[in-house]
Amino acid sequence: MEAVNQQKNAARGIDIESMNRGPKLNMADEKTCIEIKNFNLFYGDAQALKDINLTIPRHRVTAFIGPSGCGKSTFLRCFNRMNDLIDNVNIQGQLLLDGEELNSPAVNVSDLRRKVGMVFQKPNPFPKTIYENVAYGLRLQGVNDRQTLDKVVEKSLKGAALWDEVKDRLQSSAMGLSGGQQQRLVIARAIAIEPEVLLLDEPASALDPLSTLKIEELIYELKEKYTIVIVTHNMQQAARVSDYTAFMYMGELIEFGATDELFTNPGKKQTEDYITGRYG
Ligand SMILES: Nc1ncnc2c1ncn2[C@@H]1O[C@H](COP(=O)(O)OP(=O)(O)OP(=O)(O)O)[C@@H](O)[C@H]1O
Repeated sequence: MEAVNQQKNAARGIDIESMNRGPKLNMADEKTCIEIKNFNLFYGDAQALKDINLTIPRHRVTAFIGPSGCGKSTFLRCFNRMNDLIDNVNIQGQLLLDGEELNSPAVNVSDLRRKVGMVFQKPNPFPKTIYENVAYGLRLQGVNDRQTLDKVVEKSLKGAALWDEVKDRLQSSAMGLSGGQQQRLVIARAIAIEPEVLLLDEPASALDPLSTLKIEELIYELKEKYTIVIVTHNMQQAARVSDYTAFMYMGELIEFGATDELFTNPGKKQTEDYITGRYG
């Protein structure tokens, strides 16, 4: 079965060898960042997430994959309560961040979104300078000391692998950057306020192959400091960047496991059918 899947994956351009990036991962050895228990979400009468139980490990990259409409983005948006902005959403169950229910009325949503940053498919820099884009979150917190801001801007741009490309034009408009640079700028803006978790919703799908590669390399580096959850349509990307993968189908979590294992030896037929391209 494993050999057959490897052949099928090779045919789809998923290079299993390149996924063997270190010792085998095991959830039993991981520290928990987010715990999801018996979680359901409804848009009006339509149920978009069905009884999901999942643990997102700390300082790892977890990918959500599955066919269009299966609930990946809906699920991701739960982790910083972006669904609060949508009318008619009802939820049941538990979502614990560091052991605390993140939907509790006691939680300040702005604080939560500082802790759990989000990057979207389409780069969305503000129409400001490169410098002010990165300084934005700190300024919101009332930090205006130039030296502090300079330090954070440099550190964040370095962290987002953009510093060398923009260090001589920090006062230029962010709108003049390429799409790939804008996306790394948005990541720099997100990490400037030192979140704990970074949510990435198809962060590279609007980018060219070279920019995509840079974002993928960046994701791999960022997990040293952050817990990363990424939604992607691109299975090669999930295979390349993630440590763990959750396969979703029609609102259900079908299978979750170490990425290498899930791609080489899926436990469920639905997962196998999806990763070998039989649907989706
Ligand atoms: N704001 C909304 N109001 C009502 N239904 C919605 C809303 N957003 C998403 N849905 C529905 O919820 C289900 C899950 O959608 P979601 O966008 O989370 O899926 P997805 O897996 O991220 O899809 P894609 O890969 O196409 O982005 C779909 O049936 C979708 O139509």
